[in-house]
Amino acid sequence: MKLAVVLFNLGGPDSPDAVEPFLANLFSDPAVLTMPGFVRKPLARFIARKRAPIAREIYAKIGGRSPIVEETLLQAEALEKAIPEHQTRAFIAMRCWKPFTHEAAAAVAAFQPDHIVLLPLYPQFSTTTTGSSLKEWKRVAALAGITAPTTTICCYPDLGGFIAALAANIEDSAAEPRADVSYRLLLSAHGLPKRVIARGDPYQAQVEQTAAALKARLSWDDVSICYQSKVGPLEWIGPATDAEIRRAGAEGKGVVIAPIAFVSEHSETLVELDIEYAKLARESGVPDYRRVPTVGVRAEFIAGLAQLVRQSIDSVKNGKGAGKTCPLTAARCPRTGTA
Ligand SMILES: C=CC1=C(C)c2cc3[nH]c(cc4nc(cc5[nH]c(cc1n2)c(C)c5CCC(=O)O)C(CCC(=O)O)=C4C)c(C)c3C=C
Ligand SMILES: [Fe+2]
Ligand SMILES: [Fe+2]
Repeated sequence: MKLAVVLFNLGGPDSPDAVEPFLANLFSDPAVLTMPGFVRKPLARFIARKRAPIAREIYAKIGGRSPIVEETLLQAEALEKAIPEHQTRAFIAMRCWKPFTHEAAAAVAAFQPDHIVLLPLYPQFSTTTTGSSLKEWKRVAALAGITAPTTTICCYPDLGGFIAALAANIEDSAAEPRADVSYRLLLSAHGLPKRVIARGDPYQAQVEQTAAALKARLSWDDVSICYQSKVGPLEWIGPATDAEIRRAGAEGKGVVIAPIAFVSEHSETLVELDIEYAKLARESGVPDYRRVPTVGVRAEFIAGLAQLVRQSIDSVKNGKGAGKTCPLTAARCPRTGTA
């Protein structure tokens, strides 16, 4: 059968000129700024204009643009190869920059698939990311006249292949430790405003599920979860990654830091973790700082995603639907048994 897998992510600016409109798209999303459109849209433009010079400086450190599309294209290609039993095509739908979700919908409509699987490249569900992308898909798929049977994967915080890929990357990064250093493993996830969690967003609980699955797999006693990438004046969930790096420095600990909510490289790994936090670690007295790569196209991760896609297709046949704790109550959940 002709299978379309739609991969969702945020996207990133493809040039310095794209930074401000990208940010305006991000902040005009009602899932990110929850207020009526007539206030949200001008406010989004204002925040974008204010943030743009800082963001342009961030992107200037990696050539003025985000590599997220190239990284996602590699994942799409790998996933197509991992599902050879169907005529599989993976499409990329970014929420805030090109290729936009409506462009993905047009391409999917032209492909005329027999089945569509919606697959967010966010392992943990948040209303601000997956929720927003799926809502946008629903809107643009209707406009594109898409009627093919569609199943949705909400999240996969403890998917075997994801955890195996992360654990292998952590073990690679921690190899050949310095004999005079005792190391702490920091599991760093993207943060969220506290009030988003208070509204019932399952993201933090799912980040904790990822961390628990990793801890169970690794033999590592000193492990902490922390949250990075705070923007704006609101109070965010913590502890903050920078505070955890300072604490490690004060305790003379080495740091192995693994991004656990991103599955590809972009500004928040290549700049925040590799440049800004590496500098902070040096200044804080951390004797050795090692950043674990994102799972990218690591074989275990791609195999895990392929398994999720197969389960999602099968859920139509065997009638297994959404569980009680699934954030997608209206959609079928592939995590039967656990979600
Ligand atoms: C209120 C603001 C933001 C929330 C909430 C938020 C949640 C969130 N974001 C990601 C993943 C990514 N974020 C990226 C960039 C980015 N995010 C925000 C703001 C919020 N994110 C900003 C302002 C930016 C732009 C960069 C900057 O100005 O610092 C990206 C893309 C990065 C890139 O391509 O270079 C990703 C991916 C998650 C997982 C998440 C909540 C769970
Ligand atoms: Fe973000
Ligand atoms: Fe679910």
